[in-house]
Amino acid sequence: MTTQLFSPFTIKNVTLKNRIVMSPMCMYSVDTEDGFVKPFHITHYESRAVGQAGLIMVESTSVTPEGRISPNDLGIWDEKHVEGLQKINQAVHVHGAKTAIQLGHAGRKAALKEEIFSPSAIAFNDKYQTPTEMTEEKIKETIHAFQQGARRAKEAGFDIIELHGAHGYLINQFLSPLTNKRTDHYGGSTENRYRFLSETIEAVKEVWDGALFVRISANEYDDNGNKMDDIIYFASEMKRQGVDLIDCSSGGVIPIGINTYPGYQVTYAEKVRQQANIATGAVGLITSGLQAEEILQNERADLIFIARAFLRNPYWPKQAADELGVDIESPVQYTRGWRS
Ligand SMILES: Cc1cc2nc3c(=O)[nH]c(=O)nc-3n(C[C@H](O)[C@H](O)[C@H](O)COP(=O)(O)O)c2cc1C
Repeated sequence: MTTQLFSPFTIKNVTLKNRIVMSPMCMYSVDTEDGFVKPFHITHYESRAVGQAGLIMVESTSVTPEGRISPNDLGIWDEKHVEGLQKINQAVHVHGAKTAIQLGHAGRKAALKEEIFSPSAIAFNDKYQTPTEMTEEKIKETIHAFQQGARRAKEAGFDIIELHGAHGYLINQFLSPLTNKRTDHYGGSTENRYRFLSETIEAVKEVWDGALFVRISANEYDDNGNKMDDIIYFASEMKRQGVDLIDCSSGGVIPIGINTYPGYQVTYAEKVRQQANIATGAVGLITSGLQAEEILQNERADLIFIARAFLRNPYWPKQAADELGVDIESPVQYTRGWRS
């Protein structure tokens, strides 16, 4: 059987050896609150590259200190962060995987002691601080921080950049009518709510000509939140601006639990792919090779993002290959175990 899951995928100037992406996952492992890469990060990402993921995406990495989700997040707001991130790239590339980094800013979902910012001064819930409404100057400064983060990501050797526009973090706070109550040209209409992301993409493109992904929350699970029509508008605009792939997640905008089940977000990747005619990534309770193969063969998405299953098994691609009954290349050191 010729599998899609283990077929290469070229996006812009990058060819991935298969369709398996290690989904971004915060590891909260910076114990010194300075954003620096620790030995744990290198081991963690390199292990999944040994396990034959085609693309390793480094966790949400903050473009400003006040944009960290927690004090233990990785940072990319300083030139000094580049060296540690380079080490992750070197370690991962040795095993034939490509690398990506997710650039993030938590906005009102920053669990920090310092002042936090959002498009509107509405707290996420009573456990979070009330953010300060961003001035136009603060907005420009933050877009510049995303640009500088992208420039440093390039210096660190990443193959792909993903902007974190999902899960109710800053970019998503601008996109969503639930969190963006502004009356200036960054709020109100769908077009205006898209402006912050649009300007961020343009700023990033000035320093980055590689492949660019954006993760979005395609369902906000609230009648007053973004609808599929809004999502298709955002996706079509991103395509027009040269974004290469939309990574379709959901939720996190407001504090409600969501009903999850195998493949619970796949229909979003499918709709965005069909209606905005752009490559998509599917994520969310995809745990088996057969499930991943179904999604790809039925042209519902182009890449499969695996998160928690990779925390259980760094060799998840081997497990998926066994389920599909195919042989895949093994890490040279492990051939006797994988081929016997
Ligand atoms: C420990 C952990 C940390 C996560 N951190 C991030 C993150 O930094 N950025 C992000 O976009 N999603 C993050 N996620 C969400 C995952 O990338 C993924 O979308 C979600 O877990 C659903 O996929 P799964 O069912 O394969 O785990 C995180 C998930 C987990 C379990």
